[in-house]
Amino acid sequence: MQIKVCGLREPENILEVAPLPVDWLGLIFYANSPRAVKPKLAQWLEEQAEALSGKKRVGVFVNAEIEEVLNAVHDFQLDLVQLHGEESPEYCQLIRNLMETTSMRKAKLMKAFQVGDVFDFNRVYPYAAHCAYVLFDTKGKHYGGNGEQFNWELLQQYQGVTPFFLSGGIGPEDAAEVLAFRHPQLFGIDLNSKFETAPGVKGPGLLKPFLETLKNNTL
Ligand SMILES: O=C(O)c1ccccc1NCC(=O)[C@H](O)[C@H](O)COP(=O)(O)O
Repeated sequence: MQIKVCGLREPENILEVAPLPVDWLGLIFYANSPRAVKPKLAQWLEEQAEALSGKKRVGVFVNAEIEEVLNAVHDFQLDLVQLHGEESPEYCQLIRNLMETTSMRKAKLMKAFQVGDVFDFNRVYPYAAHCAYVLFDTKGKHYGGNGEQFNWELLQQYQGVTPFFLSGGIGPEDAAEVLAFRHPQLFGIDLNSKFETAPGVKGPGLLKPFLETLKNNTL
């Protein structure tokens, strides 16, 4: 199972999280988030290439201008662009075409969906042609980072072919619940605010036992 830790912001904290069995490091490019990265982090990341090797980088955007996304992909050497607002399939298609037809750095796309008490999974399928992954998060007051779970059983209605990350309020006490969850397209989980000791700062002491339990119980 793939593990994404989202909302990393502080250099020292990134160096604490990177040695853990985490596959994806999430950086937030949304100014209204308490987890938003600062532009100067790009230079620091470049200097840490060795320490961070093997870790894929995800950039999280909310209804951003396409130019902003493309610049961040280049500057922060992103592998995946997570679109967490109301971005349309056409928006995704445009970004993908730009990446494929020019010499700019190529990143895959992931569309995030906010799931409430009910959810129409037909909304997801038009993105399949452009997005490598989808992410199911909880509908809440904020675009993301609400720290609340939705009813994961709703995902049994998802019949798409695009693999997904399970997200939204997963916390240190939820390893057993994650392990019990089954879906043919489950690709990974996304961890964020419940593993924080301060906004944008993840606690290695919270992550380690959780990741250990997952590792020891995953086939
Ligand atoms: O985390 C944020 O502050 C955030 C703000 C705006 C858009 C997206 C954001 N986070 C994106 C993520 O992928 C989070 O991990 C996801 O929303 C789950 O967060 P949480 O409920 O805190 O586990």
